[in-house]
Amino acid sequence: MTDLAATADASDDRTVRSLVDRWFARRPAIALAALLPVGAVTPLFPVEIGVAVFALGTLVVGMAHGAVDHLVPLRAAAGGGEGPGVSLRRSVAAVSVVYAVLGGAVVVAFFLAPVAAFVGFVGLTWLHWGQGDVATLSIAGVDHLPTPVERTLTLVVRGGLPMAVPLVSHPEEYRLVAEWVVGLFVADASGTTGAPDAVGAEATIPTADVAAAALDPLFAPSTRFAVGAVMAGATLLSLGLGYRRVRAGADRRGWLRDAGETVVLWAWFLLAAPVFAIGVYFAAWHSLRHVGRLLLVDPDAVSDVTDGTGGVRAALARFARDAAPLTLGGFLVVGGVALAVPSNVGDAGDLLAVSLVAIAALTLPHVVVVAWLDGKQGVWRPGSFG
Ligand SMILES: CC1=C(/C=C/C(C)=C/C=C/C(C)=C/C=O)C(C)(C)CCC1
Ligand SMILES: [Fe+2]
Repeated sequence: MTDLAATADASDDRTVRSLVDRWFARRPAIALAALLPVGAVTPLFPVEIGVAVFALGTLVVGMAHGAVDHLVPLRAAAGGGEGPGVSLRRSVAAVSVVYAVLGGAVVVAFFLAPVAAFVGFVGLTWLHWGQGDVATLSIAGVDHLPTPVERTLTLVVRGGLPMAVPLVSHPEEYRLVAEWVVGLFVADASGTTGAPDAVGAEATIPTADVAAAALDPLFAPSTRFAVGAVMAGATLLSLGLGYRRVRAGADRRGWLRDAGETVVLWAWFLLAAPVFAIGVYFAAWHSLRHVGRLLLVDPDAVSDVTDGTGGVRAALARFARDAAPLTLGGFLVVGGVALAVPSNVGDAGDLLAVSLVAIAALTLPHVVVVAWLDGKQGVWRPGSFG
């Protein structure tokens, strides 16, 4: 390739990245900021509203964002220009094995030790959602995070916002969800659900009681205070270090964007009711960003996006077609979990709990695929992004 062609290629690449960044990350972040007043009143609503929003978000984009994982090795290997290509068959086979083994292990873990599995799932989500935002900042080409240590700190902050801040701001609802999930796996002798309908209700069921008590340390004021302090400290450190980079010549706009997003997410998770807040975030933040990232490794989608009017819509339609079969597969996993758990699945809380366990089973293998993509794209390679 001539130098001129290479330069033109690089500038095309930057244009398409910036378009995708605008539609899948920056505009949704502005929309979330605009939604803050709505978020602020959600603690006044019944939790079922949050469950409905979570279910809708999962139905519309949440499940789909991982449903093209089987094509990721194929596309990333082809687009990366490094190493040998990967055939469709190998791509699908490798990802299916990873999903079957790791997803199965997660379900078994919930049966054997529901409290530990729940805590592990929150930790995994922390890692995964933080990993997702670091990848988005890399697509945006920010250059105030040149080292893996700074990126790790960003991961801790960004993943902790949805997972840790609600524990500090709205512990009752957080605990309710934890008990719903754990309660799925502790049926009482009559076979009805052992899950408490509200914190402390149905205290006559000993097994559910024991399970609920195991969650106590997580909600102790000292734990919540420590979690809040770690999150505040990590945020200040991360943004402070970034600012130092700006003083040393890094792009100020990239840092301002990072800081702005962090502030919006802090406000969102401090104010909004946890289930509602996480439902909106999962769909409109994490999933959309990941879909945008995947469009960039699909050459057909890239030419859709650069085609101008309706380009992003066409790329999304293409994504929806690719994702449709395994989105349905994901919902079958939800159904499978509902049938497998020992308790009856009767109300909105049980529906959320079953969905979360199914999502947990799908998330562990999804994280492996995304980590592979991160490696392939050099998201953690030292040096400036972009
Ligand atoms: C809803 C909810 C919770 C957990 C949500 C989780 C853990 C969701 C994970 C989703 C994933 C991993 C999606 C894939 O990318 C908490 C924090 C327990 C309590 C508050 C309400
Ligand atoms: Fe994801």
